[in-house]
Amino acid sequence: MSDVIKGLYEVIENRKENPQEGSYTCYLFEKGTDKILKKVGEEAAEVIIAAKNGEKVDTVNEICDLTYHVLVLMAQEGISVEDVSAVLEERRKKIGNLKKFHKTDRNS
Ligand SMILES: N=c1c2ncn([C@@H]3O[C@H](COP(=O)(O)OP(=O)(O)OP(=O)(O)O)[C@@H](O)[C@H]3O)c2ncn1[C@@H]1O[C@H](COP(=O)(O)O)[C@@H](O)[C@H]1O
Repeated sequence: MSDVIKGLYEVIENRKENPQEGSYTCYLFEKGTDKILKKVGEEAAEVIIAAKNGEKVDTVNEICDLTYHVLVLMAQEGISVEDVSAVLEERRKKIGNLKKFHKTDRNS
């Protein structure tokens, strides 16, 4: 999954640097941050509705729409995939260790 996300982010960054006619990504960059934020909000709401309806295929599709729009937001804000991965990895280690600690604590 991370390779797909990295690849998509690279396409998005490329669209930012090399505007192309008919590109939806370029259209979002042209409109600016408020438009991108609005789309992130809309897509998040659509994920909630699809999941609430228990529609797995629809939910997966909405998660893809949300992921794409979050990646556009990241590119707009100068946040790389590596910036996010580093924080997630840090949390995985920290929270993993914390859980180990609590388990030992409970058992002692
Ligand atoms: N993953 C996506 C992706 N997901 C969703 N969308 C677009 O997001 C839009 C969301 O639909 P909506 O109905 O909510 O919005 P809309 O009515 O089309 O437009 P708005 O005025 O509401 O913004 C659709 O136009 C989708 O095509 C995407 N557009 C592009 N990509 C990826 O980005 C790459 C580059 O795309 P272009 O920039 O279009 O060349 C593509 O190859 C894809 O890999």
